[in-house]
Amino acid sequence: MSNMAPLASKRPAGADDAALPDLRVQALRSVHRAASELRRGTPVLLTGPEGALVVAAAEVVSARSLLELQEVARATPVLLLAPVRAAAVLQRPVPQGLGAPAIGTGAAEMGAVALRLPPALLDPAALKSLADPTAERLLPEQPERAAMPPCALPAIALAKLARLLPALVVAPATEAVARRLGLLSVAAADVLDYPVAAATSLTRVAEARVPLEDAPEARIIAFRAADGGIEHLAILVDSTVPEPGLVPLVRVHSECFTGDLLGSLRCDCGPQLRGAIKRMAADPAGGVLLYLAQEGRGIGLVNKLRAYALQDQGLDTLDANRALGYGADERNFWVAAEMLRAVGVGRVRLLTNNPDKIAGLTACGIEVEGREAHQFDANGVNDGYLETKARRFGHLLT
Ligand SMILES: Nc1nc2c(ncn2[C@@H]2O[C@H](COP(=O)(O)OP(=O)(O)OP(=O)(O)O)[C@@H](O)[C@H]2O)c(=O)[nH]1
Ligand SMILES: [Zn+2]
Repeated sequence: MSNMAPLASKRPAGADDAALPDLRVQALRSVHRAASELRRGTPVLLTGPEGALVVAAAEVVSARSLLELQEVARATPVLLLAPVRAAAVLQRPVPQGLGAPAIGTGAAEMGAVALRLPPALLDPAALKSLADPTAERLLPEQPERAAMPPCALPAIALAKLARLLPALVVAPATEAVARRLGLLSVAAADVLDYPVAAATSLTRVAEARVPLEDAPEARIIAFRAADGGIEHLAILVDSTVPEPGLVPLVRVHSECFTGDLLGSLRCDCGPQLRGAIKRMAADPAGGVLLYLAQEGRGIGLVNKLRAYALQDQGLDTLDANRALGYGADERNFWVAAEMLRAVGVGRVRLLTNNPDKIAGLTACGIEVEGREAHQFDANGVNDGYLETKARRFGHLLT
């Protein structure tokens, strides 16, 4: 499984689709299709060197799809969960290293645990309850651990790409039966390569002048990946960016429907978004705001709402993500780096308090010449959220 392959075959964003090797486009499409199938509750087949695994998402699988999955299965299905969710279901302490204060993403947050699924638990309502910490605990039987099947990590990764809870009913599968039933098949390696492969396939698809209240010269450029996923946007706050010899201000902003559009007080995204535009418009070097379709630090809006429900029960923003089975931060900064390169920006002054963004962009080949703090006062509701970002994500305070 090569995470490095997309780097070796990296190409500048902006080239046309025809320039992409067909195999890479096919891989992206098959992952995107598989994620859509999972969202519909349909089983899909994951293939890897250790064998094939039929998988269905626990939060949406129907009784009919479970029967289909069992027809393809060569053994009794098991439930795959992320370690923190598995610990909660098993009512055991969180595995070492996963509950401790820790920064950002990382290997400690990877992993999967398999649980036995006796007949009473192989049922849509019980599976939803096993998958979702915000759902009522409706378990006719206490689950126990089972042996790990092949392709467990790619299965969890595929559920995350589908923005579903990383909880899957899985079983080793017979490929011929899966083909006969018309189940979609996807290579495990393509799932693991997907985030970088999608980012490096970005193409500029539309561009327009959009005068903003705080930035009358702004232009918006839309980028689309070859998988057909949601577009990411680059907002050039000043039409002269990049001005030769000057290093522009750059803000990497992840979509926040609640904060950006509705003015939610739970976070600081709205003030950060508008504040960044204002600040860039006043800067002699201008600025680029990247608006990434990576809602909820990459877990999606639905899971962010679930995380908010858990925060109302006392968890902080980081532990709420983990309770759902996600990492603290699931974003991919390749997208940002590719868009910056496409608009001719290789060196930036980054508007952020988050050290992971600096490290992430640098690792993707962008020179971060300086960091400028981008902090707004707490509003009486988001105080705990801001405090957690400083204490547990290592956010810089000045
Ligand atoms: N999962 C989750 N995401 C959240 C929560 N609150 C806000 N977000 C998301 O966090 C993202 C905003 O993060 P950023 O503005 O990039 O902030 P940051 O990583 O703290 O870094 P800087 O603002 O650059 O210092 C958006 O996608 C929000 O939807 C939360 O409680 N849980
Ligand atoms: Zn927000």
